[in-house]
Amino acid sequence: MQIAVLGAGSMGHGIAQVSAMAGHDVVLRDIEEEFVEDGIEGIRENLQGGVDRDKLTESEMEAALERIEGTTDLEAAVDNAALVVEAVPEDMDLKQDVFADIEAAASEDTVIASNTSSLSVTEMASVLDQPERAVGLHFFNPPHIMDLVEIVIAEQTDDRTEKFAVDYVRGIEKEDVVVRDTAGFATSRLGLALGLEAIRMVEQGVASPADIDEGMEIGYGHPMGPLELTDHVGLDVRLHIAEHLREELGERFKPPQSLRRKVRAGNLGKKTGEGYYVWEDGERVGMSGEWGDE
Ligand SMILES: NC(=O)c1ccc[n+]([C@@H]2O[C@H](COP(=O)([O-])OP(=O)(O)OC[C@H]3O[C@@H](n4cnc5c(N)ncnc54)[C@H](O)[C@@H]3O)[C@@H](O)[C@H]2O)c1
Repeated sequence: MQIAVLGAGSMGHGIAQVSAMAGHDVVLRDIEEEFVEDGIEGIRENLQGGVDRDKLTESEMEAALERIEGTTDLEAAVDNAALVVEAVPEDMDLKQDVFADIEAAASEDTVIASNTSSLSVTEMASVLDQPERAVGLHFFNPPHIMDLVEIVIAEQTDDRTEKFAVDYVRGIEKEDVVVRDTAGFATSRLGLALGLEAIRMVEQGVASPADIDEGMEIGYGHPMGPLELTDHVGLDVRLHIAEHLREELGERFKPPQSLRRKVRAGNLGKKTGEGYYVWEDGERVGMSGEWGDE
C-alpha cells in the first residue's frame, strides 16, 4: 500500500520508518528540503541502530530505505496514497488547513489520519467534504520503539475507516486500542492525572521525586515514574495539555503551581537540563531544588 506522511519531524519520520519496515511504500513530505533530508537521515540512523543490535539485517535496512521517498510537493506525496498521516505541529488551524489540502489533492477513498496527541479529530475532520474518512492514529514517541497506537474515532469516522485503521496498525505490528475522540483520549488523560498528582505530592513534601518514581516503578511495574516521564515529555508540553484538559474535563486537571513556575523559569525538563530532576548530557544527575542528590 502507498502511504504519505506529512511532517518529517520527531514523529513523522518514525511513522514513515515503521510503515516502510512493514513493506509499505512511503512518501515523506515536509515544507523544506532540509527537513525532509533530516527526517530520512533520522530513519537511516534508527535502522542502523537496529542493525548494530542485530534486530534487522543490512539488506532489510536497505530495502526499507528504498521504499521511502522524500518530497516537499504535497500533491506528489498524496496523489496515489491509500493512507495519509499528518504529523505536523500541534495547532488546530494548521491541521485543518493540512486536512483540507490533503482532501483537495488525494483520491476519494484515501483515509486521512492525524497523529495529534491532544486535539479533537472531530474538529479537524469538520473541514472535510468527506469527514467519514478521518481518524486519529496516535503513535507514541519514538514510533519505532513504542508498540502502542491509539486509534481515535471521531464523531464522523465510519466503519470502513475504523477497520482500515485497525488493519493498518496490526499490519505494522503495533498494538491498537480504539478510543472515542474525547479530550486526552485514554492514554494522555490517565498519564497526565498520574503526573499532576505526583507533582502535587512533591509540592506537599510527601516524598522526593526519586522516591515517588521508584515507588511506581518497583511497586506498580511502571517502566518509568511519573516525574521522570514529565521531564522526558517536557514540562511545557505537560502544562499545555493540563490546561486543555482542565478546560474540557474540569478542575481535577488544574496545573500545580510548581509546574507553572518551572515553565516560566524555562526549566522544561531533560531538554533544558532541569525539570523535577537535573540532567547533564542526557543523564539524570540529581533532583531539582532542595531535594538535591538522590
Ligand atoms: N513528540 C511527541 O512526543 C509526540 C507524541 C505523540 C504525538 N505527537 C504529535 O505529533 C505531531 C507532530 O509532532 P512532532 O513532535 O513530530 O513535531 P516536530 O516539530 O518534531 O515536527 C513537525 C514537522 O512538521 C513540519 N511541517 C510544518 N508544517 C507542515 C506542513 N504543512 N506540511 C508538512 N510538514 C509540515 C515541520 O517542518 C516539522 O518538521 C503533533 O501533532 C504532536 O502532538 C507528538
